[in-house]
Amino acid sequence: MVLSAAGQHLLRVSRPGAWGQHLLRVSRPGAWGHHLLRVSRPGAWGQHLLRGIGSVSTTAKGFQEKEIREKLQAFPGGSIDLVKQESGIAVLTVNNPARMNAFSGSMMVELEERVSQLEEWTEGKGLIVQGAAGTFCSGSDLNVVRDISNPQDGMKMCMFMQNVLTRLLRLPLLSVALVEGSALGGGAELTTACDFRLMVPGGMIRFVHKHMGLVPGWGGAARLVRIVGSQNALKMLGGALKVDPEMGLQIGLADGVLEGSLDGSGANALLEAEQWLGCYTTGPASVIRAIKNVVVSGRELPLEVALRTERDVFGTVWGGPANLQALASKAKHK
Ligand SMILES: CCC(=O)SCCNC(=O)CCNC(=O)[C@H](O)C(C)(C)COP(=O)(O)OP(=O)(O)OC[C@H]1O[C@@H](n2cnc3c(N)ncnc32)[C@H](O)[C@@H]1OP(=O)(O)O
Repeated sequence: MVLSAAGQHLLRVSRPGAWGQHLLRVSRPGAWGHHLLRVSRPGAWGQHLLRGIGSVSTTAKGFQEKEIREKLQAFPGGSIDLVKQESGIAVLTVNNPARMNAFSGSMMVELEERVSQLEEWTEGKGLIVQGAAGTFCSGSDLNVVRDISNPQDGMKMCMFMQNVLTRLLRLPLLSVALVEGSALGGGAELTTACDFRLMVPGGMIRFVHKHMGLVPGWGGAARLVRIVGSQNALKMLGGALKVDPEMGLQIGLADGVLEGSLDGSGANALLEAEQWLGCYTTGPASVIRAIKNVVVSGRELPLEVALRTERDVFGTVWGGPANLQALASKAKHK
């Protein structure tokens, strides 16, 4: 795969240790300008991003990814279930209730497979990520964590999950994390890999990493800063704060609070989340997916590249069936 200059730049900074060097490099006067100039083929990176990134790390692909997968498969348990619905909204369920939906190694691999399936789902418009049996996800399975506590294995798992969650967030689907019960550690990180978070009363998002002698490694800190700002992120990580629905709304982590289960089955919360999401996914898939794509490029790419990508995406809907139908119906927007 040939990457544009911007793509190569992003991949380069994703190598452990390279970011520090990058910071030093861009801190020289004019270096950032050079970077912008190096982004000489903006369309290529934008297209690459919109096609769905295979990997955010140079070394998480190829035989090394195979090695990581094999390692993770050695820790079985639970499942990641995917239901694609006629409505264009899919439901992804983290399913390991005996361990409060903690991620076993095989579940990490399954998550990658489900994300691949969603990348191929061209009719899709929305995605709800939930936990089974009334709770969201308690992060990594601590039994796995203990068994791979050496730095090499930890780094491999971290790269694998960073890659998967980055691809999850970049899907051309409007995604919602439905937080019922607790989202702890990696579970909290998973909520930030969705576009929106809906919380049920009694629900909690908590980055407990500090209490585990860790920091987030699945990309959760980088995404959290973009969602709530660095001040709030510092408080959440530094204090391992319990973010309940009220605080979630206050700091912009939660996008809504649902009524929740009537019978403890989680069915009502899911219905409510589908209704909430339906407000944003009503319409043709081509348009909804284009909306997500322009927002992803605006969020992730340098302005010049994002503008070029926006033009490319615009070209996919201009004069398209939905556009022509709207023109023919002389739609008024009162
Ligand atoms: C990426 C970095 C990470 O994610 S590090 C992992 C961060 N997560 C944690 O440390 C969660 C630790 N667990 C807890 O704090 C509690 O179990 C929570 C989730 C609050 C639930 O408490 P409570 O309702 O009292 O249930 P419980 O403790 O009896 O748990 C039920 C069974 O589930 C298990 N469980 C829970 N979390 C995990 C986990 N992350 N990994 C493995 N097992 C987990 C508990 O051990 C318990 O199992 P058992 O019934 O004792 O066999």
